[in-house]
Amino acid sequence: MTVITSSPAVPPRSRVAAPLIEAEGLSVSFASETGFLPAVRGVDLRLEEGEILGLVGESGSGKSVTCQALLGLLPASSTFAGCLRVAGETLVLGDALAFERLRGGTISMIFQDPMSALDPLMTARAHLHQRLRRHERRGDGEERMQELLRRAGVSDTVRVLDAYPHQLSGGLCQRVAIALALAGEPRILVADEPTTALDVTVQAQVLDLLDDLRRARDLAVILISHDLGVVAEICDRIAVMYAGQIVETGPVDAVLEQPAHPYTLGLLESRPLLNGPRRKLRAIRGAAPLPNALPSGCAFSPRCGRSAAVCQVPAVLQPVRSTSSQYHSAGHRLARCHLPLADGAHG
Ligand SMILES: Nc1ncnc2c1ncn2[C@@H]1O[C@H](COP(=O)(O)OP(=O)(O)OP(=O)(O)O)[C@@H](O)[C@H]1O
Repeated sequence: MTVITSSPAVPPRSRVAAPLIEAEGLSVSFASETGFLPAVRGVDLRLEEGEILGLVGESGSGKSVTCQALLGLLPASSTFAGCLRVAGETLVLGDALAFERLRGGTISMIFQDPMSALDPLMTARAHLHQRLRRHERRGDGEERMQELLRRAGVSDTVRVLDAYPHQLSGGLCQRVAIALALAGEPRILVADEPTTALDVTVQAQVLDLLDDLRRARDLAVILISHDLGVVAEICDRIAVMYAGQIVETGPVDAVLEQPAHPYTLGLLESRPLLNGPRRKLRAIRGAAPLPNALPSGCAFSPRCGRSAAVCQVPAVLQPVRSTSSQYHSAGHRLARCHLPLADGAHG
């Protein structure tokens, strides 16, 4: 587990271009024997060029399904709704051809387990050759393959090009997967738990690499992670998901240092720290509701120590007012809570 430290502030960019991703009211349900079960419920997301957005929340909160919707990778058993613009193009969520055009080129993805993303019977060279052929405009020469591997932080490119996945460490496999994801010169990278399967030192190298790529190439990244330390380290903004909804979002330092939603505070209190005073871990009581048993009011209220009568009514995302001078200008903060925590709630 990584310790939360305040990340060195990325200098504010002058953002004039439209966001690379604008999603409004994304909703996804899956067919079941008892009807359609909501997995993602009215998610709004915005991602700017060169920005890293951390998507966090407990297992089953809808992080992966949200990203599958952004990539047009939802399974046939799903129904969906919402508005989505990616790199200025308005997409109809069911338009498979439009997403096919965008994937790999404008938007690309890396996954938790690099081994499963690579074919055990193909060398890194064969993987890159195949991927580059798909993006014809770039050619598939040796130099281009080596350049992609170098960009992904591989130094002995010749050896790695000729290696099969089982001949590479987990970290190198993830770097090959990143080189593949970069082959189409994407503007957006969706990284679903990209470091969970790696040991801690390699984790840090892969995170540094993502950070370098966004700085050097203005790559925008959505980083799905269970690790708030990782998110604090490299993300600019955070979106906390619970039961298919975003419950809190804003600049990462402001949200993690002064959470407004009791769920965000609960996540912070349930994580161990490596430094700082010893303290008793406080797990959030109970479990997240299943999609077929969502509470009628605020989805978190059955687990929330602050729950009151007003919480029997669904809460909407609303601006968080901070009286702390440090966060006066911390950008747009929203929380979905009738009784948000006052300033000074520290994780
Ligand atoms: N193909 C599917 N068919 C039916 N239900 C699904 C499918 N994929 C996801 N779900 C359900 O959608 C909900 C959200 O799942 P999702 O994978 O997005 O959660 P998550 O936050 O990414 O969790 P984790 O951190 O464990 O990956 C869960 O209730 C899950 O069971």
